[in-house]
Amino acid sequence: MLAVENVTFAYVEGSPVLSGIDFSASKGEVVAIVGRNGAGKSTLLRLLNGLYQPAEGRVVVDGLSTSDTPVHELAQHIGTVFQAPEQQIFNATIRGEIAFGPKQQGLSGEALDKRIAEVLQRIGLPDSGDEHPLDIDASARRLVAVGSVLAMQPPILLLDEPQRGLDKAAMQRLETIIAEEKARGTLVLLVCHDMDFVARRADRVLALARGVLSADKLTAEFFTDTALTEAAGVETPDVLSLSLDLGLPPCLTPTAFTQAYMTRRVGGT
Ligand SMILES: Nc1ncnc2c1ncn2[C@@H]1O[C@H](COP(=O)(O)OP(=O)(O)OP(=O)(O)O)[C@@H](O)[C@H]1O
Repeated sequence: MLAVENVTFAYVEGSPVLSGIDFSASKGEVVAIVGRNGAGKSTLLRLLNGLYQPAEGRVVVDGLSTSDTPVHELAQHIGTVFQAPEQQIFNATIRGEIAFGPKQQGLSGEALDKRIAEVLQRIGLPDSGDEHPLDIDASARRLVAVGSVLAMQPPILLLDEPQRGLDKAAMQRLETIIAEEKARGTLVLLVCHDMDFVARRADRVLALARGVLSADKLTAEFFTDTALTEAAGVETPDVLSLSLDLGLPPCLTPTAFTQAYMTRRVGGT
């Protein structure tokens, strides 16, 4: 569904920001892209959605090479929620914001109304369609921006720091949305600095360090290998540290931790 083949990219000729990036990803995967500030994560997202073109190598999205497919056509296959996506909002109502993409796709009438209602429900604003996006709180506004991309039902979803600054309720909504997208077969790629979020939600981790892919691992394998987390400059998720400190099997989610802890208590150890 997504193939990145030996991609190199430079903003300034001779100083590559990314080199030899090579990976593929499939339907229904949730892939986190992690690494230090300036590692090239956002640049990689822009290579995936065709805003940037590789200097070398190739990116193939849903069967289409980004080098010979216009960005607006790629957008039907790969939806992007950029950092601070509330700045992308430009409609006077939440409904208008959500409707914009599907209308461009030719949806109208009842089908459009149904699509809007479904998205409003998923972002937790079922009765707020007529409100101005600036009249709701910042977390809800962020979810409106996510909803405006979801409304186009792209088979690949790119999320750049989607969790940043969300309150607890909005964070839970976002996590539910990611789980629902995974269940419906969407490939979700997310850039994220919150390792607890990555541990809870990602199936797989791609780490960038000094412009190269320093790891491409299942989430549990990545976080239990300190050489990999140190190379990427990321923290070990709290729940994993706690489980290891207590001598439990490595746990990536609070639910897994509770189960492991209770199993040990019942076992009397
Ligand atoms: N438009 C640009 N022109 C020149 N250099 C840039 C540009 N955008 C980013 N860079 C540089 O490219 C490198 C990678 O930046 P990028 O934003 O992709 O990193 P990142 O991993 O997303 O960082 P962060 O976690 O801070 O968002 C950095 O050294 C950055 O300064």
